[in-house]
Amino acid sequence: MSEIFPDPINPAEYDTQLAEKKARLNSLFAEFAPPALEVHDSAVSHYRLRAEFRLWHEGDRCFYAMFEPGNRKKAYEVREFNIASPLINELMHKLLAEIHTSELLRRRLFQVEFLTTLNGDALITLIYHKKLDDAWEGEARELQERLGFPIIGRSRKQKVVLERDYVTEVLKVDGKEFSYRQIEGGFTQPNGEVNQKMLSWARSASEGIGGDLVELYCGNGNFSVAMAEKFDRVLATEISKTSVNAAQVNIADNKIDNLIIARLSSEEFVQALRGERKFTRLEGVDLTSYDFRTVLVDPPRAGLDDESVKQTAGYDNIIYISCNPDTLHANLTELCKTHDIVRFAMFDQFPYTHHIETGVVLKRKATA
Ligand SMILES: C[S@@+](CC[C@H](N)C(=O)[O-])C[C@H]1O[C@@H](n2cnc3c(N)ncnc32)[C@H](O)[C@@H]1O
Repeated sequence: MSEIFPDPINPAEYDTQLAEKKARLNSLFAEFAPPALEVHDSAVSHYRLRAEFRLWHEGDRCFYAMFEPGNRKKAYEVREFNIASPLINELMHKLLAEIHTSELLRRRLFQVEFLTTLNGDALITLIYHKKLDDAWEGEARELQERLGFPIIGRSRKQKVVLERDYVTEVLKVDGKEFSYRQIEGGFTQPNGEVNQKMLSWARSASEGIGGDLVELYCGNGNFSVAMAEKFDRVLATEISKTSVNAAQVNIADNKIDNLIIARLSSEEFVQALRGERKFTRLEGVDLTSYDFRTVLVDPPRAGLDDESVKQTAGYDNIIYISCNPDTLHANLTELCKTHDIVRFAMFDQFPYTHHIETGVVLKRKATA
């Protein structure tokens, strides 16, 4: 018999945990003398827009499973997942009931992923240890019809897209709406409501600067799409092809005409900006014509590499979004030699975990 997965949510603890995160950031960054921390909280439940589960089989019965950290043998049964969106919870139940009625859909299914949006779109990915044939596709199409949301089947070297491989999110920021294609497997901010707060904050940090914005690690254009109207022109780069493809759709769908997004790693982009290398992926882009006054970086957990830190320090205004306070701290040790922190914010993207999303705005010191 499986044990039930303990509910990771305890709303009564939320405020205390938020205060602990706030204290941790204030203590870690005190040496940089930042201004007062702006705290952006999360909903206390149903805030996460994506979730993935192992599917555990016990005879003919199967269930969503999660594991104890470090122990892949002990599967807990997940019946409710209160950190995930209401739509994920609804689809979890419907899908499980459906696959119990179909041996073909259930057999060798080992993972299920849900991607949902604030505006009610969803995508379900079923991942198998078997080849997906026409018979599977027939039943999966009927299931898709009954669930009312697109299904993707995956297996080794196989990706069967029955309708589409993306969702379309609409984010509301400062009274405006921005549409975002989010492709299965591409990076997206997991907490949509908090993401809206981050975008609003980044827009407010851009007010009155003018000139052009350069962005590294732009994903599907999450920030650049919402910030483009605050600058004359924006040039952004990202390494993932999937995300860059989504970004091109997002530029078109939001009718933005001053934003270019190119597929380059941050290392390559730094070389291009310094004129050390030319890239066909930047053909037609005259880097010398830009008046970059602001840089926005939102790197992965590893933070900025040394060359990207040097490049970032070359701009008067820096907006740094970070999912890892420790690497942010290491990067600020360098950046604060030439810049002062003028805004300091915490976004609680990941309640009930120790993870903290931080935003910092830096301005070049008058003497630097
Ligand atoms: C934390 S995510 C931020 C994405 C985006 N700003 C957003 O809000 O959705 C970091 C992004 O950096 C990209 N990335 C990782 N390593 C990179 C590199 N070396 N050069 C450029 N982009 C990279 C990832 O693909 C991912 O999209």
